[in-house]
Amino acid sequence: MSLHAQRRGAPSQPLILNAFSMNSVGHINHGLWTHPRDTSAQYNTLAYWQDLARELERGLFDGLFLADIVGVYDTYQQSAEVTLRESIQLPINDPTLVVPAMAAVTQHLGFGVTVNLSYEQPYLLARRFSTLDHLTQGRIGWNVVTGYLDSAARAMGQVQQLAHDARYDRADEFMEVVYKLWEGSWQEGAVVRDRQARVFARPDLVRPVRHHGQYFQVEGYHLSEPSVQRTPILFQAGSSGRGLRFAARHAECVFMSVQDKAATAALVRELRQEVVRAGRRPEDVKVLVGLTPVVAATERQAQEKYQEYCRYASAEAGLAHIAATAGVDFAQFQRDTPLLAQHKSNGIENSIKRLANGRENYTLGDLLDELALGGRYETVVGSPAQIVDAMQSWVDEAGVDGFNIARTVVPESYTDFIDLVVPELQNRGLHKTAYAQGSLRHKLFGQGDYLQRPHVAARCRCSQPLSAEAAAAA
Ligand SMILES: Cc1cc2nc3c(=O)[nH]c(=O)nc-3n(C[C@H](O)[C@H](O)[C@H](O)COP(=O)(O)O)c2cc1C
Repeated sequence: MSLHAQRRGAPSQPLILNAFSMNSVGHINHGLWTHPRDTSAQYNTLAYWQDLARELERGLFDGLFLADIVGVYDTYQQSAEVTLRESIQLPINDPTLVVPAMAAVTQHLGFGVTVNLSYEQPYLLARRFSTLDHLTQGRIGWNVVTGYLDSAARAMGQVQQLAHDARYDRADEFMEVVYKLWEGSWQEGAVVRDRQARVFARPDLVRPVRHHGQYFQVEGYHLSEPSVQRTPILFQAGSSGRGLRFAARHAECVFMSVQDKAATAALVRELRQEVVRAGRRPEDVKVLVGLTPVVAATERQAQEKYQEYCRYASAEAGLAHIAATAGVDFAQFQRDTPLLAQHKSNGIENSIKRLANGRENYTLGDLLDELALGGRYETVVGSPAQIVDAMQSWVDEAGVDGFNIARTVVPESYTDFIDLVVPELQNRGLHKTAYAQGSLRHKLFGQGDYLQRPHVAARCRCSQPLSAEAAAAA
């Protein structure tokens, strides 16, 4: 029986629940920063992030998933004008830097932070994540992305990005290097902190990494001592064929963005097949989808709230965002222009196909109508029971393991979710009633703090001490 079929017939088990946000004013549902109760313009203060983290922990969220973007959305009207006016993920601050502030006021909440590795060096990024894992005591995750904006490449001194699949080839090698650093440089027991013997770390248990590959040359010790999880829990969000192969090799949680449950189910099946091909078990990877709930005590009140939110939303900003992800300037089209005939770009493969979702005559007008709330993650409007019914149907029909809950009006959309939806989820056995102990990885998978074999990272862990000669030579 497939895992999906097993899940369908299985008794309820807790879902993975992340809040989905970004270190910026606008994220997915654009325009809502103009709502009088929205506080997202305070994204550049510690209080904003600390209040959010406390609130999410009150709702027993597994984590806060922070998206990020390097580069700007300048495809629409071939300029950044709408992006700047509407604050479409610009300005944007570094997502890793707000994590320690949130960790300081919480005990259990995890943090999935997006870092685009195309403009990073593995040696330094490995240290940054180790530092975050230390400071959060094992609550850090990395959403590994390769980027899709030429504006980022130009800002980093390149003419354009690497081609789509080459970005993933470089990313594969990047991961190999960071695994060697996190898992292979400092052996278990290397840090003894023995004041009497004047030994902080045993030289025979620490070794430099030597990597000579196509994209990276690295010789050196990992700068950080081993942290709780060593390798942060790995998220990934690419969905092309090459992206799925990358996810199957590395990811522990995959974030998908497909509107339709049947299409998601097919993608989940494809991913799990790739996971098996990569020598792992299908259940080694959890799948998350984005969802935008608008909830109130009754369906009628929820509809009123939705209508009120829509008055502040910006469909044009949503379109400018999608234009950059798809690599197509939608401003050149009329409402009745069919979108499927547009050229394949070097951005996110298949994105227009995903928008069309099987509709041959899908037009720009259709897309604009779907952007009523400024964004395109499935919007569910209703009472707590209706929201949970919708979530349950994603689990049953698409075989997903959890959700990234997108924000609308901040923080009230999270507060509403926690006050109204969380109790309903708990009543149905779909949400925990207390946090488990341990690292983020242990909380999500229940198999300890470290990545386990057959994951490729676990194979980089070393167990043999260096010989005296090798230690001296190192
Ligand atoms: C649901 C979802 C979320 C994503 N979030 C980010 C993000 O925060 N930052 C980013 O640079 N790319 C993000 N991406 C882009 C992917 O990581 C990837 O670079 C892009 O989808 C191109 O790869 P693909 O053709 O394999 O899909 C996201 C993609 C999806 C589907």
